[in-house]
Amino acid sequence: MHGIVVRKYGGTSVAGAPRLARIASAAQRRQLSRRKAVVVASAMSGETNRLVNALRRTVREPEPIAADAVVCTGEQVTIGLLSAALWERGVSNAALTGWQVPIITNGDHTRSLISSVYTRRIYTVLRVSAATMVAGFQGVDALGCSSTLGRGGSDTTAAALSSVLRSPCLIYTDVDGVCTGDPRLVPSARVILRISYEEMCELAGFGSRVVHDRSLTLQGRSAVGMSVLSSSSGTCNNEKLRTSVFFNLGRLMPMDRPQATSVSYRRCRAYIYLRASGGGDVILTLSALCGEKIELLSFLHDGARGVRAAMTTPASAAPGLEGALCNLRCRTRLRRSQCDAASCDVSTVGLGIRYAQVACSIALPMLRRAHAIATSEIRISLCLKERDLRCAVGRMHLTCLHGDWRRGFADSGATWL
Ligand SMILES: Nc1ncnc2c1ncn2[C@@H]1O[C@H](COP(=O)(O)OP(=O)(O)O)[C@@H](O)[C@H]1O
Ligand SMILES: N[C@@H](CC(=O)OP(=O)(O)O)C(=O)O
Repeated sequence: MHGIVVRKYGGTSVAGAPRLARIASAAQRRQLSRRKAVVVASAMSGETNRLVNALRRTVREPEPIAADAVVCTGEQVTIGLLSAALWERGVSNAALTGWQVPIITNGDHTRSLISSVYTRRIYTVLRVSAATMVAGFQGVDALGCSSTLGRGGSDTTAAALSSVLRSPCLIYTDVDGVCTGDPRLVPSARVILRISYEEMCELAGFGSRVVHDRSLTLQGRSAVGMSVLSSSSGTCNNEKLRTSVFFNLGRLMPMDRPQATSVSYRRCRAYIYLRASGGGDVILTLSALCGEKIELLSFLHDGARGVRAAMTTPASAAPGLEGALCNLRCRTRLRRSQCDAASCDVSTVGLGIRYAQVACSIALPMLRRAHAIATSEIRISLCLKERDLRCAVGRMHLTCLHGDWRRGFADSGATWL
């Protein structure tokens, strides 16, 4: 069989008949290249939310297994329509849902993990036709029930298929590629042509929606190439402008030159600070009490003075957290606590930017407004009040635009204190 390529179309790219027709026409043109396609499609933009709302109007607390039976239908409609549009243009294909492939999950409904993917049916279809449509965001559990992979899960389907078929993965979306910042918030954002896998993971984990973070974990296992490109320019056969994710870009970088690549942000975060004279079990207790994923920003054990910890969590967990803090105050020696539910975080990602000098230069103009600053090997994050988000993204983006953190800092002017 000729080479296979996995093409994933997101919700905005398949929203409405004209967009589906554009994708089908592009598939018709590509038939000449004789490369077979596995097309993964999401539900049309807004459709999954509509299904979730319909469910909530019907029952107060839907059983996850039943919820999945409802929310997985959006993708089925898209692949059916896309399949019809391709047939109309003479492109032979078959449309498969998650259970038909099958994509086997661990059955943790509404947020399932993929355990295995059977490829035989995909190969059978591709032997006799040009494309296989696969419904994104879904698989099947051991009982044969549909189970979904969590919001944004179509990227995960595409990455899993790319990984098992050992074929490149193209993520088509509504922007020209991964940019130096979210184009919706930063009009001057530019497309990054080459990004390292590690930077992409960090961006996805810290708010950039353009590629879902779980899909990157899967892609990392097989190290098969991934690109992000626009579904509208792509369908005009102009696929030159795109972001390619490289697995060894670090080796191509000049030694010892920190490089700011992109800025990402997460809204609706809660910032928590606490001081206690007890031990580190305060955080574990807190985490267990509120049942939400807590990200630890810093944890200091200050000898006899006890512990000081700063954390963030989704704002939806804030009410539960405040209750948990009250509870802790009674049970442990909690001296001080603060919970700001109107917070956000803004991160600059780039190879080599963790060192203190660079970190300070990027974060300094915003220091006084920040709750906390946290760094990883390739990221500097500021936790701020939600109202400061736009300004912080703009400031940090200047650094990314120039690539070089020194120049970005000089241009930003440290006047925001
Ligand atoms: N660094 C970034 N580069 C490009 N897009 C970004 C970035 N950060 C956030 N985004 C946002 O991600 C959106 C694409 O993600 P999403 O809406 O989930 O797409 P899809 O519907 O194709 O899955 C873009 O419209 C853009 O607003
Ligand atoms: N339809 C699902 C899955 C998905 O991945 O959508 P998108 O590709 O548009 O982010 C959702 O809304 O979560």
